[in-house]
Amino acid sequence: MLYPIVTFIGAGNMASAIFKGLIKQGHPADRIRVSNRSQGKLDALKQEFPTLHVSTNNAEAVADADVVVLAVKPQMMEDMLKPLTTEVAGFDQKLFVSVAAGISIARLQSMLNGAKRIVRTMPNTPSLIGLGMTGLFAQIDTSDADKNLADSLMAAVGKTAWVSQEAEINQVIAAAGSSPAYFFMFMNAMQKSLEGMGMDSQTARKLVEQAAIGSSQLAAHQSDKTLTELTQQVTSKGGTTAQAVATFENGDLAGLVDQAMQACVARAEEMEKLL
Ligand SMILES: NC(=O)C1=CN([C@@H]2O[C@H](COP(=O)(O)OP(=O)(O)OC[C@H]3O[C@@H](n4cnc5c(N)ncnc54)[C@H](O)[C@@H]3O)[C@@H](O)[C@H]2O)C=CC1
Ligand SMILES: O=C(O)[C@@H]1CCC=N1
Repeated sequence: MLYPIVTFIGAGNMASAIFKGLIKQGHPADRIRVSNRSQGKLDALKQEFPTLHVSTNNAEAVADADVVVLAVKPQMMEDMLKPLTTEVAGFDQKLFVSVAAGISIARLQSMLNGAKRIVRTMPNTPSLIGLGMTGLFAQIDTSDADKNLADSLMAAVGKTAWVSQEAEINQVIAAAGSSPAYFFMFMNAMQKSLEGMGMDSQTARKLVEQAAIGSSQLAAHQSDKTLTELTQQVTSKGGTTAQAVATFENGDLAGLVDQAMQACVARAEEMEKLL
């Protein structure tokens, strides 16, 4: 099988999670190009993956790409793309996969000088270990071949879900793109609480980490049960869990989570207007 040449513009947290995940899954490093503004990250990548093509010159990095993954911060996107639309022959014919929050396909199309082959995605950093979750959207006239290619890249590093309305990508951000941060915060709060009770941090981290892995795996294995049912399985009447659950309910954990998700979506919508 001949793997497509994939260029990542931006070697930050998200891009690294995807291309390192792809390499782990067997995508040859010499069919991946990574460009970044600063050299430091590229030197480290070259050490880790000697056959990876790295460059600080975006035009050079995209020249022979089949797929260009746009992975700079949303605020940088326009300035990053502008020179490429004139410097790179046939640039607007390539397949673009954007991972940026808050930039619509229409906006990308205008930044890309009318390019038509665009898939908008919202991945997350667990892609690094093959456990990513990516939402994807493409306009109705996008070919199945392009959709399949974008899907196969993201499916190599996790699960994929296509949404039928572009607005739903902002819900994917709240549910998957941003949500690893929520889970880490929850775990961190548990760890800190244990440390406050006197436990050493290594043991506290191990307990919290393994309980989180076990719980998420159990939910995935027993997807026929609702999350409420799984909660009830743990909660003995008059027991310990019931006290913790009541504390969360009294503090309106669900309301707070809803507020956070709504704030996330609202910010994505605001960015779409600003950028
Ligand atoms: N971090 C995350 O969990 C997720 C991030 N995203 C999206 O991924 C994109 C990147 O975010 P992060 O990886 O978190 O940011 P980051 O700041 O870690 O990475 C961005 C990289 O782009 C490089 N860069 C900036 N301007 C450039 C230019 N003109 N040419 C080449 N490289 C340039 C920077 O040097 C940096 O290494 C954003 O659009 C964000 O919305 C999407 C899903 C999840
Ligand atoms: O915080 C952000 O804007 C990006 C998008 C999803 C995760 N990180």
